[in-house]
Amino acid sequence: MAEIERIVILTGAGISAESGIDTFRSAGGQNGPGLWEQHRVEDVATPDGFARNPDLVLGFYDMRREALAQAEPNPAHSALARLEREFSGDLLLVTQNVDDLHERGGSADVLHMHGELKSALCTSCETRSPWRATMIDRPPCPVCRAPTLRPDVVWFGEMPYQMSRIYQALETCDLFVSIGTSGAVYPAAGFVQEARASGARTLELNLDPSEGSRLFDESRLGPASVLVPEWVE
Ligand SMILES: CC(C)NC(=O)[C@H](Cc1c[nH]c2ccccc12)NC(=O)[C@H](CCCC/N=C(/NCCC(=O)O)S[C@H]1O[C@H](COP(=O)(O)OP(=O)(O)OC[C@H]2O[C@@H](n3cnc4c(N)ncnc43)[C@H](O)[C@@H]2O)[C@@H](O)[C@H]1O)NC(=O)OCc1ccccc1
Repeated sequence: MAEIERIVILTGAGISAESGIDTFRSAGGQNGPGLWEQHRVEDVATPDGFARNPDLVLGFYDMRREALAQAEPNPAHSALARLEREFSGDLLLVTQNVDDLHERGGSADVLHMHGELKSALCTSCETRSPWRATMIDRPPCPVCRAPTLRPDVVWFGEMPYQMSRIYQALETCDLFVSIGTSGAVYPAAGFVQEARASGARTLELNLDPSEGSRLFDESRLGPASVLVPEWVE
C-alpha cells in the first residue's frame, strides 16, 4: 500500500460518548436521549435563538460545561494524541466537538471547526477570551468593555472556522479518517467526498453505520475506545 504521508482525521460526538458526554442524535446509545432530543436546535444553537432568549442558550451551554467538568478523555482521545507524537507525516485533527477532551487526552494541535465551550467571543472586537462562570450576568468584553460576549461556538447557519485550512488539507491528503460522527451536519458531512475527489483512501470508525458510510472505502463498526487504539497500533 502506497506510503501514507498526509492524514486528515474528523471526529464527532461519538468519540466523547464513552467519556459521558451526550451525543446529539443518540440512537438510544449508552448515554440516553441525544442533546437534540432534549432541546430544540433552533432555540439553543442558532443566532436567532440567542437573540430571542439569551438566558436559555447560556443555560444550555452552562449545562454542557458542567457535564464536561465531570468527563475524562478516553482511550480513543489518547490514541490520537499518540499518533500525533509518533506519525512522521502531516496530520490534521479536525473536530466538530466543542469539548476539550482531545487536548486533555494529549493532542497539541486540534482544529475546532465548530468552536469551543470554554471560549467566549466578543461580537464587537472579535477577540476571544476564556469563558468565566459568571457569564450568565453578561459581563462586558475584557478587551473592548462592550456587553457583546457570546459562546464561541458555530451555530447553524454560521460559517464553521478555518474552512480554507481544512479544504487545503483535504485536497492533498492520502488518508481521510472519520471517527464517531453521524454525517448529518454540513459542511463536515461533505469532507469524505472532498477527500475521495483528491484520490485519498477513506476509513470510517463508528458505533453505527452513518449517513455517509457507503462513501467510505472501509467502515469499521464498534466503540471508538476500542477501534481507534486498534487502528493507531
Ligand atoms: C442538520 C443539517 C441538515 N443542517 C446543516 O448541516 C446546516 C445547514 C446546511 C449547510 N449546508 C447544507 C447542505 C445540505 C443540508 C443542510 C445544510 N449546516 C450549518 O448550518 C453549518 C454549521 C453547522 C454547525 C452547527 N454547530 C454544531 N455544533 C456547535 C454548537 C453545539 O455544539 O452546540 S453542529 C453539532 O451537531 C453535529 C452532531 O453530529 P455528530 O458529532 O456526528 O453527533 P451525532 O450525535 O449526530 O452522531 C454521533 C455518532 O457517533 C456514533 N457513536 C456514538 N457512540 C459512539 C462510540 N462510543 N464510539 C464510536 N461512535 C459512536 C453514533 O453512531 C453516531 O453516528 C456536530 O457537527 C456538532 O458539532 N453552517 C453552514 O452551513 O454555514 C453556511 C456555510 C458553510 C460553508 C460554506 C459556506 C456557508
